[in-house]
Amino acid sequence: MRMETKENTCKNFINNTWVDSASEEIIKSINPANKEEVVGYVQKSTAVDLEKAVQAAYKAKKNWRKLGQVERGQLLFKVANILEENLNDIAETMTREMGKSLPEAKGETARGVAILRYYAGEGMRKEGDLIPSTDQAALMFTKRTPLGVVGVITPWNFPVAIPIWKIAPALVYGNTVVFKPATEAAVTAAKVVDCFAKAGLPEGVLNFVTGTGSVIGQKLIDHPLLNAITFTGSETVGEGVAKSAAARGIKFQLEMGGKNPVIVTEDADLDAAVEAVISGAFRSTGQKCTASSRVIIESGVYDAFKEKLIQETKKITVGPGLNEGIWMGPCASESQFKTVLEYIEKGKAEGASLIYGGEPLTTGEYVKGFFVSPTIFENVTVDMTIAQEEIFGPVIALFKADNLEEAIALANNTKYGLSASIFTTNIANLLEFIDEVDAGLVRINAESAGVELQAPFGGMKASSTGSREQGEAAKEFFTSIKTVFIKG
Ligand SMILES: NC(=O)C1=CN([C@@H]2O[C@H](COP(=O)(O)OP(=O)(O)OC[C@H]3O[C@@H](n4cnc5c(N)ncnc54)[C@H](OP(=O)(O)O)[C@@H]3O)[C@@H](O)[C@H]2O)C=CC1
Ligand SMILES: O=C(O)CCC(=O)C(=O)O
Repeated sequence: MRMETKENTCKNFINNTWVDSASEEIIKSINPANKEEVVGYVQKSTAVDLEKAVQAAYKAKKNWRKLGQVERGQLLFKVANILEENLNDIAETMTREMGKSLPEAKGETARGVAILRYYAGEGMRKEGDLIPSTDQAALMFTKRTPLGVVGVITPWNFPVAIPIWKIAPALVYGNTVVFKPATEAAVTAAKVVDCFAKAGLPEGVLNFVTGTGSVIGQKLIDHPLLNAITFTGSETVGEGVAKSAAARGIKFQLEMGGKNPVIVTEDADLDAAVEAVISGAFRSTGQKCTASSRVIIESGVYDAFKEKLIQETKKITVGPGLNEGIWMGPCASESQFKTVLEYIEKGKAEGASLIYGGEPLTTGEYVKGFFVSPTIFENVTVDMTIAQEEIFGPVIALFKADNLEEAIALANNTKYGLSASIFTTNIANLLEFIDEVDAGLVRINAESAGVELQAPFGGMKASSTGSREQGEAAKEFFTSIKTVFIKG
């Protein structure tokens, strides 16, 4: 593939050409399961590179809009087919670059294919509505129109699905894109961009620039030719995106953290609840904004649930995600590994009881990687750091509640409101939960993570700002409405 050079450096993609950065600096992308293995090199691009990418997107926007939604959809079908043909290679690169197990990486890439097909299908759907006018001689309708140049900034935890669920709707609704991936997962992201490149998009429609968040990310957000920005990542960076976008009056969409609760009531199916908590908390090594991180259990079943949870957690196989039979890979990077260990230490220091795991795995097959065991705390109080801050690691806190009201109050006791789940067989309980919980994703007898692509995705409170992503909701963000009135 053209992005490979003798040094395995991924290039920028500007105006349909893979190009070198103006800088000669590169960043190593290493395998978090084996820090001695270099997966690829990522260019530390400069303001000059970014400028070329934005100018290319700006120049392309009129013709891309004029091409029409149907044609744009057809191009996305081609991208989907190319991604599907390259699924194994891309999934393997993802596992090597950010650590998630190969089956999960394959699942995510297949999800990318499905998202592309969903938005390709949008190409054939309506672009507006006919509205009755009070004037018998007039025709009044709405017409969706693209925003123009959209900036896409993505994190490393879903290096295929998140870029695609932002880029595909942006393109089908007629916008051109400048995409800045997370440096940690830029080699995988470049392979996704290559699928778009091979599908034959017109010049300048999708541009890809690697580099640091503080230079390329910030300059992209601040660029005067940008019409909108969609971002997923940390709250700190998200706040900066919001300020800059609001100051210039451009549209912005932020998906940030979560501290997602799971409530287990006395009448719940405990086996199903344990399975969902393990999957929701520990898959992808807990590195999902929808990961379960607080489990609130009614007192009557607390001990039984805890015992089952520990028993099942013991069965988790930790190791390099490419190895057969591995269920949980390493943390995605050394800094993420250190952060998780710091949170575990804080939990202990603030008085929570560590009842399972809590250690870095540093011997034998783990010696070269950033592995940590799945970790469970109990006796956690709401004022503790591990009860309030997003850890983004395989760590859960157990809480006891006397009744559903107390459980929901505990669930709502954070600044976040992304996903929340309940395990119950009682209809009154689940109806109460749906109404009272502060969360954008409300899950009944299902894990907190693993959303469906055709439904709106996003949270309340500090988790999200702007309109929802995915499904039909994406249209709200990526288009603007013209109300047309024609008098005969
Ligand atoms: N909601 C979610 O899905 C995610 C949440 N997080 C949370 O954030 C924490 C830190 O993760 P991290 O990867 O550092 O997240 P960041 O928010 O730093 O990174 C997300 C994206 O923003 C870019 N970026 C960084 N700084 C700026 C800036 N000043 N202006 C514009 N873009 C910028 C990054 O680039 P670069 O990679 O080059 O730094 C990356 O592409 C995690 O521990 C987790 O709690 C992280 C990832 C996803
Ligand atoms: O739960 C999911 O599948 C999506 C999670 C997500 O979007 C994220 O962690 O950023």
